[in-house]
Amino acid sequence: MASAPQDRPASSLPGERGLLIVMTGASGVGKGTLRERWLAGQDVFYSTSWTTREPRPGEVNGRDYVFVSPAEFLAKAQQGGFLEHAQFVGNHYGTPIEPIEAALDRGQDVVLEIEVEGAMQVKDRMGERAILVFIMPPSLTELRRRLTGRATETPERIEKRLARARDEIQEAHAFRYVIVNDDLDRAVGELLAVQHAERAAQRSAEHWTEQDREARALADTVRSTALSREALQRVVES
Ligand SMILES: Nc1nc2c(ncn2[C@@H]2O[C@H](COP(=O)(O)OP(=O)(O)O)[C@@H](O)[C@H]2O)c(=O)[nH]1
Ligand SMILES: Nc1ncnc2c1ncn2[C@@H]1O[C@H](COP(=O)(O)OP(=O)(O)O)[C@@H](O)[C@H]1O
Repeated sequence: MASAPQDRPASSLPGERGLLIVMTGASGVGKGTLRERWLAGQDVFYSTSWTTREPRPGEVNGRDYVFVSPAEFLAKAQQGGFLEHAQFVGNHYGTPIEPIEAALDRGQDVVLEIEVEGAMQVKDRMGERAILVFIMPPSLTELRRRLTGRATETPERIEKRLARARDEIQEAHAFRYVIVNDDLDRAVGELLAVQHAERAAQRSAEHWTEQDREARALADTVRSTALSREALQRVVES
């Protein structure tokens, strides 16, 4: 298997629009953990969502989320201010659209970290422009361990999030890429390869470098078409 390109993907060339990458997957699967490593040292626009849920200890308004009331959230939704928004276990979450479009226009790659329903809305609205990456747990047992270990949810909410995860995992083939978050470094390498390969895809293959071809080869190993239904079922039943 091709080794993960060690350099950070080149930023966009003048005149190129940035990539819109949507990282999605079950609550507790490790999206935030992966994103911090993946984007470290990169000039990528990471979208800060609006939510009506209460801040957790240590969360900062405007950094982790924009924390708003249901009335404020619904007013923005009615004004068409979200690229997507969804309800998740009793709270609203949404992606403000203006900062996304501004970042893409200046050629910056944009990363959204959102749940599956919102990711499908982005796919419907942006079509092939949206690069959807589904993060899969090695097993539901491990997902439960991570959610419990993180100690951010009540046992009741953990059960609700796990029940939703079972349904979300069944949707994995709706996404372009599926990355299993078992070994963190390997998963980050795959995210970098996907970003690099999708950047290279904006240029004709005859102009690809050896690193572009390496990234493409590694990214192809995590295309959702490479994931069998049986492998998917083993995660849900484990
Ligand atoms: N649709 C949508 N989902 C979001 C957004 N922001 C966060 N989420 C997702 O909402 C779910 C709950 O987020 P949160 O309460 O922070 O829990 P955590 O992600 O499990 O730590 C997670 O799957 C997030 O990825 C958003 O803007 N839109
Ligand atoms: N590959 C991994 N192996 C073991 N634990 C992990 C891994 N990735 C994340 N975790 C842990 O799982 C928990 C949930 O991770 P987090 O990034 O908060 O998930 P999400 O953002 O998808 O809700 C955290 O305690 C994190 O440290």
